[in-house]
Amino acid sequence: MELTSNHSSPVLTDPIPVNNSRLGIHSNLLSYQQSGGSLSSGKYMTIPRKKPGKLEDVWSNGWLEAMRSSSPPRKRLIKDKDFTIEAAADDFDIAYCSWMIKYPSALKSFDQILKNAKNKKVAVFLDYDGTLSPIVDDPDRAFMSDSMRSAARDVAKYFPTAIISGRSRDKVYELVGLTELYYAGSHGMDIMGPMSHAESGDHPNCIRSTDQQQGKEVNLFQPAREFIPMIDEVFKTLVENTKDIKGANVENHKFCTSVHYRNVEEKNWPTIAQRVHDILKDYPRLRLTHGRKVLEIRPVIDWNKGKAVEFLLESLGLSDRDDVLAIYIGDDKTDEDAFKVFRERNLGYGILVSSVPKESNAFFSVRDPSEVKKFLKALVTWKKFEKA
Ligand SMILES: O=P(O)(O)OC[C@H]1O[C@H](O[C@H]2O[C@H](CO)[C@@H](O)[C@H](O)[C@H]2O)[C@H](O)[C@@H](O)[C@@H]1O
Repeated sequence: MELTSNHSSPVLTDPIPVNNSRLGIHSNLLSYQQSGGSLSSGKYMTIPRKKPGKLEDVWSNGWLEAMRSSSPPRKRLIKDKDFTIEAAADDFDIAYCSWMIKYPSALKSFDQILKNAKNKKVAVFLDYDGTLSPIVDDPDRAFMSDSMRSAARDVAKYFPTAIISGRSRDKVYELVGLTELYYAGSHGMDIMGPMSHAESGDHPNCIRSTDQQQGKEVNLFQPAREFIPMIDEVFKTLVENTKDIKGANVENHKFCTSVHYRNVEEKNWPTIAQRVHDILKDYPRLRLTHGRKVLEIRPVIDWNKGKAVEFLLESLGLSDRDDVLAIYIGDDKTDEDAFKVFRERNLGYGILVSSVPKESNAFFSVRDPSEVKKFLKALVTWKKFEKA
């Protein structure tokens, strides 16, 4: 990719641009700032090897509880002092059905969605893992099926469509392989969007760039560029400090890094949590979020998937319009940031992918990626029919 930057320092250091205040970015990026941290601390490339903290740290800060509740099992367990049994499928189904009163099936509510989409421009935002591809043990093998790819391609033919993933943008593009879509990687901290519409393109954190694969001019928005060396350093430290924990897997997403514990024996979860906790103590400008059996370390900037959706809508010229209905489909805690923005700004519909009941800011639900595919196909069929 060829980069032609019109701004030398894309994040944190520039004055607040008056004409970009609508997006609520740039100045707001600082709002998570904590004291004591400095990007120019000169500590890059050292691997802190400190005395480990006490395990009580990760108990008291709630990390372990969050780790245990992430990606809950399909079946509920009933515990007694003498035995543990799986709840009957019927019980589970009753719980799921009553949960669906609050989060109705997007497939069953399709007519209602269409009614509100009539005469509106529809934009589609999709998460990757757990939404377009099923959750699997090895993150490198989370492939989407050909039929899902073709459904996503068809959707992108009729509606502006973007994938917003926690993975690096390059990685998610490699997995999806469709040039028809826009991509936001690293939980929205690395957006490749369209050049076209005004304000977002002039933003100081935007770099005009030529996408070699698609051969077109694009806008590259990377609000956490200055954190790249820090993330790389933390990634290396995490790899080093978790290499003796069987099953631990660390991924570098350029603007954030992930520590997977899906394949780590549960008795070692406190150890992995404590190691991550100890490293983070040295980086007050990084914070931790929880995903599905994954600890995610990211900059403290005020940027997330919700802000990424707002940015993309603005770039597409679809912001603050009554004739636009956006749809966001995702399965994870990080997708809740987008669902929340959808609710607060009345942007359209958030659809949660979940086969177990869980609290969400989404409006609707689907059970799994196969239902996501049905929903995408239904959207395309509706549009084709409407056009005919
Ligand atoms: O925002 P997403 O596209 O949903 O990415 C979130 C994380 O997804 C990946 O991890 C998850 O999926 C893996 C493959 O199914 C699974 O093994 C893991 O347990 C899940 O957490 C990805 O590897 C992470 O880096 C992303 O942050």
